[in-house]
Amino acid sequence: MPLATARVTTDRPARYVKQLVSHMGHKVTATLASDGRGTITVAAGSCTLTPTPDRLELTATAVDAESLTRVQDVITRHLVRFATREELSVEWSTPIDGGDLEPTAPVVEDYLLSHHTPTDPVLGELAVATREAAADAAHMQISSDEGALLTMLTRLTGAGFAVEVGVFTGYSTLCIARGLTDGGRLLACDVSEEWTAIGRPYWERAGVADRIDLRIAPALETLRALGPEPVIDIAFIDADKDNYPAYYEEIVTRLRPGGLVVLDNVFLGGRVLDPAYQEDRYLAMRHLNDLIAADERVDAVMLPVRDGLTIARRR
Ligand SMILES: C[S@@+](CC[C@H](N)C(=O)[O-])C[C@H]1O[C@@H](n2cnc3c(N)ncnc32)[C@H](O)[C@@H]1O
Repeated sequence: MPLATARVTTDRPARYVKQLVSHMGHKVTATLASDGRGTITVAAGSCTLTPTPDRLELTATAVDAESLTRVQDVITRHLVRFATREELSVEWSTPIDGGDLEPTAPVVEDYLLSHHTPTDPVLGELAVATREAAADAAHMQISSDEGALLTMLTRLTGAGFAVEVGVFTGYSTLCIARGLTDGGRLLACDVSEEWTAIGRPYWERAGVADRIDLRIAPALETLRALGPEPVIDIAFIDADKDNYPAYYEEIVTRLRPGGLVVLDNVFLGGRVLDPAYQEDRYLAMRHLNDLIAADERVDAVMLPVRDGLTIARRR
């Protein structure tokens, strides 16, 4: 489904959303959420209107390019009409399909991959072993630049206790375990004996196996069995997407002040931007991305690393 976005500079964004929803609600479906966000659905498609402190952000989507133009036109016309005290400029982006988004061009990816500290041989061999043993699933493994970032973040936080949700064959596990302080522990959660067994020999060879406490069980059970105290220094979430909001909640309440929670795949291949994708995983990720951005317990930043990486630091 094509979608287009626009940023409208104004100091009255929330007011325009209310006006549009109220006016257009007489003829079409228009809703106002508790956070001030509006959604207007016309025959041709729909548009979400998000007020921010200094602008109004619009995302329009429709079944085809022609319908998208109609949605853009109707929203633009109404906005301009309601702006009696200022001249609004509504410039729409070129339409794209949410499923086709590429956060980084391949050439940039190659350049990034060749400019982090060289990966050590054990990690490289684990990547090869993963491709051989789990060819169809090997894409689940994080990339070497993400691995380097995880080790760095673990070191920067001086982490003595880390949590990982989604081990697979243990590449990210190894990267986090390496960054822990001496005597540090990593609680590593996964449901697969088979995949995690591939990683164990590499953890041994890297000399970090004694730091890793692997729990084969649904991660929510493992997290909920932790006490309520804020003991986590760093956590990495990279498992089943529908459960991301629940993982985030269980972890954020147990993060020590200054601790980090890192979430992978927050773009979901770009589909998280495209309201056409309505399956549970997209709804869960969209909801969580909005929630984290507004969560007063953390400071958060979303980075275009691979499939999108959010880092949230507990205040
Ligand atoms: C994307 S992979 C993790 C990749 C890993 N971080 C790496 O770098 O190789 C997702 C993992 O989550 C695990 N998983 C899926 N559902 C889970 C659940 N409910 N609890 C724990 N782990 C789960 C899968 O078994 C899979 O190994």
